[in-house]
Amino acid sequence: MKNEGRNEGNRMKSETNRRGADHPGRQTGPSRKDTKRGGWSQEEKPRQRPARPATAEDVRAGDDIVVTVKRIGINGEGVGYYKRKAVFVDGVLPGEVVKAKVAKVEPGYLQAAAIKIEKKSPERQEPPCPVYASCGGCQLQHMTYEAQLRAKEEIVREAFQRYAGIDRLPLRPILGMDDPWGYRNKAQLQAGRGESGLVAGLYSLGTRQLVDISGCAVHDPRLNEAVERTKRVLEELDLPVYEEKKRQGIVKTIAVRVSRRTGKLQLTLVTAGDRFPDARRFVQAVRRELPQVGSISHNIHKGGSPLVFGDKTVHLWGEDKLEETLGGLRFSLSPRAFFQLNPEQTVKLYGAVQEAAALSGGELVVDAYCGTGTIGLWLASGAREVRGIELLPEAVLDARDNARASGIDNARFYEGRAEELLPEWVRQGVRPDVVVVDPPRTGCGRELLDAVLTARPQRLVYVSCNPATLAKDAKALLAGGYRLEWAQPVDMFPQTSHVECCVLFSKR
Ligand SMILES: C[S@@+](CC[C@H](N)C(=O)[O-])C[C@H]1O[C@@H](n2cnc3c(N)ncnc32)[C@H](O)[C@@H]1O
Repeated sequence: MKNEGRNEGNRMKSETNRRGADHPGRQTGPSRKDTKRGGWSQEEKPRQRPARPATAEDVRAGDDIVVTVKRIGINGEGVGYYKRKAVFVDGVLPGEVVKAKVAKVEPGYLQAAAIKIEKKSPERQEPPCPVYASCGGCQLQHMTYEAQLRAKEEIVREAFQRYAGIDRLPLRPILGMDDPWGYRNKAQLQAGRGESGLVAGLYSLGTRQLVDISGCAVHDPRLNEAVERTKRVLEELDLPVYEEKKRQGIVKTIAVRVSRRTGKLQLTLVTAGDRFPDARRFVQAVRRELPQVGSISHNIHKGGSPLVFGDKTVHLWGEDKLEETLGGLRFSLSPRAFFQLNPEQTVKLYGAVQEAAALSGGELVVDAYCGTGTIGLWLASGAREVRGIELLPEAVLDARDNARASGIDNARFYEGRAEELLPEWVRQGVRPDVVVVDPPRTGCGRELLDAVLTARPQRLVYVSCNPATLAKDAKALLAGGYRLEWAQPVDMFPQTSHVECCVLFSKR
């Protein structure tokens, strides 16, 4: 899961709110009666509707339909068909027969809320998390883990079929976790006021309702403890949370990252403006409450952008970076810099990248969207030269430090937009042998794909957290003379509908 800049209120950037029906019986759309509060007048009284619409075209919002769920969609919703029209229903599983109320009628699909599950899947389980239904961070806790893994393979297959026209994707079995809980090394929680005091949590999808997730089961437990203690400090100092409606207050987000190597914590308090009157007392109190804290920063996020961090970070106390290791390499991480959230699975993902790159020692490798240089450095010992491209200035500095710390001298990191810098290099005659791309959820820019097609590297290794944009980009690469050799899904985010993939394209 990517895009560290995303608003963690919608933790994995689910495109739509389809969580409304996690509880069968909860209705997402207004019924016909609701839309006409005063009742129907004689003239406008609607025709008596049949109990079940006879064709898909007859369906209206408020109708009840029965759907057999075929698969899990990209946002974790169940997908079935009513008279051949796709129906999306939240909180239901493949194989289930569901009575659902239609909430939305669109030309290509229906959205419906489950009322009753008439036939239950044996893969249904009680979601372990008490706030699963309202939080929005996870989408698949109601499925057994084995079923989640199968569903994710299916999501990838479906995306390639739909967006790239590939019916027989060479898909490898997904790499899952032995223990799919407590894996996240970073918590980014919005601060708000609840009835019982300060709340740190996520916005329930599609709403401005903050759900406290202090005991989140996918967080490393040390993060939950750190967030609780930070909340205590904020209460003690009476630091007001930022209220968007009134444009008042200070604290927007609590962000904590934990190093698996040292156990140290990197705490960043995101505030709405430059003003942070109690910064010194905050530092003192945090150090008292959280002996494991290694670094404390203050990030300033003005305006209403959905990104978690603003452009300016002020280092308040301790080390300015968090030290981490991955597969024997050392990494220093600035508060805003992207670092994979699930280190155990990252090692498997990078293993797949390494296999795909198939380096023999003489290659020039471009690592586009390189973050703190992790993939490029992972590959550097097998290559002649690595060139990384990254947008975020401090991540580029981190990448350079990381190369130094790991004794790697054949990797250079450049600040810029991959879709501008790679085409420029290609115009200058640079011809990489292997290009690795690991873009945000939006996928690669067209200019970058065109530059790849001009430079024609032997292999393109595409790492992606969004099968839809991956498949769309794959279509352009296939049309441009590349062959898709294999796709390796990796479950970086158990309990959510997100799936990471490493795909190897080779020059035809
Ligand atoms: C998904 S992360 C991948 C980072 C790295 N490969 C890793 O595994 O940790 C995507 C990275 O692309 C960067 N980024 C976003 N848009 C970019 C662009 N247009 N050009 C270059 N880098 C970009 C982000 O800052 C982020 O560090």
